[in-house]
Amino acid sequence: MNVKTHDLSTDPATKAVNPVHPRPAIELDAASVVFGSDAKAVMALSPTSLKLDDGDFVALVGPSGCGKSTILRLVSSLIKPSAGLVLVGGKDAAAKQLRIGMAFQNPTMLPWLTIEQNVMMPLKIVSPFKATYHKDKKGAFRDRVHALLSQVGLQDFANHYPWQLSGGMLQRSNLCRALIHEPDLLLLDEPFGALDQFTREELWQTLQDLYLDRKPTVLLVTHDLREAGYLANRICVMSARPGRIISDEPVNIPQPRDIGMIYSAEFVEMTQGLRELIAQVRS
Ligand SMILES: Nc1ncnc2c1ncn2[C@@H]1O[C@H](COP(=O)(O)OP(=O)(O)OP(=O)(O)O)[C@@H](O)[C@H]1O
Repeated sequence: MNVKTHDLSTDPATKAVNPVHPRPAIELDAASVVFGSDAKAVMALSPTSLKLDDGDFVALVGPSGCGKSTILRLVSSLIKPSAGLVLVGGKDAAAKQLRIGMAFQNPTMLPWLTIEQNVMMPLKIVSPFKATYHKDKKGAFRDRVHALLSQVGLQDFANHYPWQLSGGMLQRSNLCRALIHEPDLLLLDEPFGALDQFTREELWQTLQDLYLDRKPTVLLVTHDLREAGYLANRICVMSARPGRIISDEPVNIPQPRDIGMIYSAEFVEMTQGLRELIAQVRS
């Protein structure tokens, strides 16, 4: 990538954000995944190694079916590696060492709950919040939900139901729900894939603000190379299935980034380079 200014991924200030976890926030060491067995075995992920430090924002891009979501499932311990290691916060992913927030392409809000109640849900089920949920849900927790909803422009929709919101507003609520319990680690799987370009760009800015405010470690899976370049401080490109990481490069553009930047010659050249690399590995 040709844009050279300031590499946030190696900035000591960035690394010092959360000194609680001395080991990398995420570490895959030759982790591979095979689904099924014998004749029906599908190799979904070739041995893959990847490290994310606290506060890193890494985008995973690559051809369809190369194993991007499989990496997210490994990190969230929804699946185990067939071989190799997956450590989260220095321990086996299943140990749930870090607090995790997740958001996917189709927000799964519970239709019988208001937006406020949906966003509050992680506080009901995640430690240490769940211990005081019943005491705090009408006070401190409610204030926390309203503050976050205000930050994404949804202050007037706390008492609406999911079906009363547009796709973009639902995705904003989804981000709030992923962040309300102050996760150390945010896993995003094409969170804006179903939205129009204008709404998507608006939400990139919202996500950037939320990220810079809290500095969780973020792993974002996306097909949108501009999304990857605008948001991430590193971009990992995967080969075709069974994928592995074939390029891991910093995005040397200071944050916060202005949305107009995605039309600059430097940025277009960077995304064009990524596009060509993915086109090569697809074929
Ligand atoms: N439960 C499963 N059983 C069998 N094969 C699976 C299973 N889950 C995923 N796969 C296969 O593993 C491969 C990797 O899937 P994965 O969802 O990780 O790809 P991806 O890169 O996220 O794809 P896309 O970009 O299209 O969403 C695919 O070929 C997929 O068909």
